[in-house]
Amino acid sequence: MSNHPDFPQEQQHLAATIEAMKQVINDLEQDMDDRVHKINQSLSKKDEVSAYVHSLMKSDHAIKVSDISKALDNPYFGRVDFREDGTESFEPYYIGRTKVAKLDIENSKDILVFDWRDPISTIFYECQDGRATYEVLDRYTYTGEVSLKRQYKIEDGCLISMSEDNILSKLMSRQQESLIADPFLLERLLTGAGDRLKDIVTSIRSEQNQIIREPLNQVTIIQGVAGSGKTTIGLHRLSYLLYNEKLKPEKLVIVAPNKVFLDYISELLPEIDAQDVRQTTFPDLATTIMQIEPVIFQAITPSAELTAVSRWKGTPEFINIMEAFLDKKLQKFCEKLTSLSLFDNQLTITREQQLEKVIEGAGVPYNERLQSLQKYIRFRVRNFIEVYEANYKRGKAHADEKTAAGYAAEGKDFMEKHFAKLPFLELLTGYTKLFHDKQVWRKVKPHGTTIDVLLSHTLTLLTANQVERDDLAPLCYFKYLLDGFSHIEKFDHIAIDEGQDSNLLEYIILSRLSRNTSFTIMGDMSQAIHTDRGLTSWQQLLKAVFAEAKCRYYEVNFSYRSAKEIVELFNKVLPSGRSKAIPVYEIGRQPVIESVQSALAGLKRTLEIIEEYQVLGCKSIGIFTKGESDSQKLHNGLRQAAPHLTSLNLITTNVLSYHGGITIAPILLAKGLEFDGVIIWNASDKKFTADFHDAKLLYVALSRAMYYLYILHQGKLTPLLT
Ligand SMILES: Nc1ncnc2c1ncn2[C@@H]1O[C@H](COP(=O)(O)OP(=O)(O)OP(=O)(O)O)[C@@H](O)[C@H]1O
Repeated sequence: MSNHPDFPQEQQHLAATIEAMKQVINDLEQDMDDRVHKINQSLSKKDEVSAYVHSLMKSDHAIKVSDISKALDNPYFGRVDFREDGTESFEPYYIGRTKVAKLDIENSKDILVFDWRDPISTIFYECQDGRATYEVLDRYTYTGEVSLKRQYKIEDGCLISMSEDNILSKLMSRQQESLIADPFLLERLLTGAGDRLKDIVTSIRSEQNQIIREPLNQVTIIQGVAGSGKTTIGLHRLSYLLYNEKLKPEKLVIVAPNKVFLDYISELLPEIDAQDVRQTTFPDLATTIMQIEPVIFQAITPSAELTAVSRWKGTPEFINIMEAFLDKKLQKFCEKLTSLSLFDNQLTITREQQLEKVIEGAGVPYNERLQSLQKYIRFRVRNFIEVYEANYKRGKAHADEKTAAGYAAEGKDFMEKHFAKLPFLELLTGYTKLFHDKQVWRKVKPHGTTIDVLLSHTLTLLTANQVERDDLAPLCYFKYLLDGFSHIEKFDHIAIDEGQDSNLLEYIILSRLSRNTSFTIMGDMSQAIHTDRGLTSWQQLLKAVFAEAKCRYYEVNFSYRSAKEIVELFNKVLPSGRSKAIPVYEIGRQPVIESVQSALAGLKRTLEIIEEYQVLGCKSIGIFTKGESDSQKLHNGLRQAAPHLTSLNLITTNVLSYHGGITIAPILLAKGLEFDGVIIWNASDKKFTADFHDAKLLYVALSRAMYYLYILHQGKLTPLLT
């Protein structure tokens, strides 16, 4: 809107800000030079503390110089005019990606641009009906009036356009027919998927801002429909916490469903200063915890019984079995303990003394108890030998050189043999023994399978040196019971994406790794498509794992990803009672459902649609099949039929990175991703029955599309879409 009456004034302000920023950079560089001098001076006076402080300031300034230099092309994206209640006039606050402040700050005017994560920036995102509030340090609350909220498009230091947005918040809060009238957001939503997830700092909505700014030490759950920005919000929240809580990035971790997904979010993290946050999948984290890397067995099509086995392994009930097994083992060991007599009966270590070492302390890991007994015996034996040797050296009666050497040898020999008999347990051996011990399992009644199946299936795998994916969480817990988690540093904050797909035991492990029960959990119960793993409800998680914790639950229903026409279709697939997505923009083109006579005809049609999508300007295209083998076949077919298609990428369980372009994937692995155009390879009634699990799968597949969607079907169309 370059014809806005304030445009020239805003142009001037931008030019003045850029000049002022250059001055700030100069001042900072000058100060850095002075600091070098001061560091040398302090060192020459042996004042290391001052030298250290100057060097810290110098490094801090260097970061600021780099950040402000990067921001020169585009210093801010928004402005909000705010008058605190009880004060006279409105003050303009400019909001950008980086804070720009003069070297010496005397008042708020010395802050030229506020960082989007600063407390005051909340009024830019949340001014509802002209009123706004922000909090500083969770203690001071400022409330007042907002007279103006402006957004800018700035490129290469020039103001391109600006707009005022004040009706949107009201629209959103009423949750009514909500096609958004925010030109900046619309432009942002219509720019397409591209290769990776993008940052949204210029267009964070009010409801999203609240979630991002929730306090650190609590469990924040974000339940949201497909495309509602859960992942995006969760990652921006990490950036917010890093900035405001001054956390070390390596003390924050993102736990994501797979490596492709981690690659997909990788571009967003540096944009929001979160690139050094740890990123992992649960299996990788489990490897670190277990300190071993077992071979994971993957069943191609597991039977219902084996799926039930996997499911049971993720339940807290398994903890009772592991604890009972180790308690029993320790009890048996204690029962067998006898007094030890050594060195011609001159040293006796009584049964009671040994017992005390084994049983003292609550919650001490199993192996540590045996270690403490071992340490005690070693101490007593060595002590005896040392005293005997000292006596002999002082010429005391009965102590002679030969016996001293004999006792030393006897002590060494005794300890070697005795310690080898202590029942220490190594992780995998112990886990195998657990499955051999039928007695501890006798009361277990796993749903959908039997104990015999559970034990024999697991033991067959263990004998072949394999475990299944759902053994990882129990193995981690077993490690915790055997050796504790002292080898792992606790996290200050844990963010879990696709949280509905983690089981309770995985959450219990993660909670043991959290310093302060500080979690952000993003997920959608309607996208719980793993049959062998996952939660049945958030309440179940809160009750079983976080009953003692402070929790905050949010539900977000605006779908920012898909156009209205697509949202309306995927809303139909889920049974009533599930939250429906509310669209925020439309493009005027309906999804197409098309019958194809055969796989060959489907292949031909797919190629035509790819071409059509490319003409429409799609940068990313997703083609989804129900299972992995169909994806593989389709990939081969397309490669043979169209060797000219260079950017054709197949995602399978073993693929580690995301390449964009044209992606073929089984639905399970396409979760979390988005594409300008999507083709569903075969939505026939045979592939997708009316069953709830199939409905969720189809929901995930359809909701990957931003603008264009084709649904092909060979044979009759799935009842979910009729
Ligand atoms: N405030 C916003 N401004 C602009 N784009 C937004 C906003 N919020 C979300 N989006 C966009 O919406 C899309 C979906 O976001 P995201 O992938 O985070 O959703 P999700 O809820 O995790 O999706 P799903 O569960 O379906 O995988 C992304 O393209 C994201 O950039």
